[in-house]
Amino acid sequence: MSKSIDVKDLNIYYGDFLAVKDVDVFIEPRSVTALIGPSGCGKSTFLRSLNRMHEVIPGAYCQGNVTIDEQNIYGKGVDPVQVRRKVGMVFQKPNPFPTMSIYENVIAGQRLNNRRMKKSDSDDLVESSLRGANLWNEVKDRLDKPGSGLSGGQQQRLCIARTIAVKPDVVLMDEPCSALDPISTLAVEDLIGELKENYTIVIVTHNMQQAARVSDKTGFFNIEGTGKPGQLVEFDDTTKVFNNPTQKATEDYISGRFG
Ligand SMILES: Nc1ncnc2c1ncn2[C@@H]1O[C@H](COP(=O)(O)OP(=O)(O)OP(=O)(O)O)[C@@H](O)[C@H]1O
Repeated sequence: MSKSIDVKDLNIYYGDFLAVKDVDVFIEPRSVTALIGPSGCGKSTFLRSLNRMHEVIPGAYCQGNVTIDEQNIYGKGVDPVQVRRKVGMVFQKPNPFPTMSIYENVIAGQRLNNRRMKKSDSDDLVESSLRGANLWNEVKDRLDKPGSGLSGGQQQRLCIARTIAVKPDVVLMDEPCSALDPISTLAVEDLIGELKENYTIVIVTHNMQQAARVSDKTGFFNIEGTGKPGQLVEFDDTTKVFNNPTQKATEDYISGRFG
């Protein structure tokens, strides 16, 4: 559980188009890192490169190294499916499997991995994952009901429970609260704070207050102009990035002067 992520000389392409250039960053275990920056600067692209989801798009590929748990996930012979098991992802829109019950949603990852489990073990896993996602008390009496019957915020926490049920080292989140109301957003933000005790978390957010509230480190991505690659121009403690950034572009973005 909870591993560092060491990114070296990472270039990320969509076919001929270099979308993100020369990223070098070290992300510590048991930390929350927020990625911020203007639209189109490559935050989501970079996030997806951390679990090899990027290359699912035809023609998309990466050059460089991403080392998680002493393994370069882009090394020869590395199985992307294994990587995605260790590096889970939560998306913008909650996406529980609509026809599955809450219970089945939580263990869907285990089923996909062909893990056979005793009923008592899967009961334990469902409970611990839902507790880990701060959802157990709200759903424990209706585990056999469809996941799609929950509120948006509950659905997102169900997706987080499903992600942590496979016991990943890293959890990636791409704007996990943008489809949620303020109360649900707070519930997910609280949860992020708790999850970092066990996981390394990287979150893309457009919400500056959210980045300031939940993260230990902040990375600011920027882009020089249309068609140019995005770059990680500043990465530091969140308090430093928000109060005393090194780059003028970071300050301008954070103070709302562009983006
Ligand atoms: N599937 C794709 N095929 C080709 N180019 C893409 C694809 N997805 C994204 N891009 C391009 O890659 C660049 C980075 O996009 P990305 O979505 O990573 O930015 P972002 O910072 O996450 O933006 P936003 O904040 O708007 O979500 C953009 O120029 C975008 O047009």
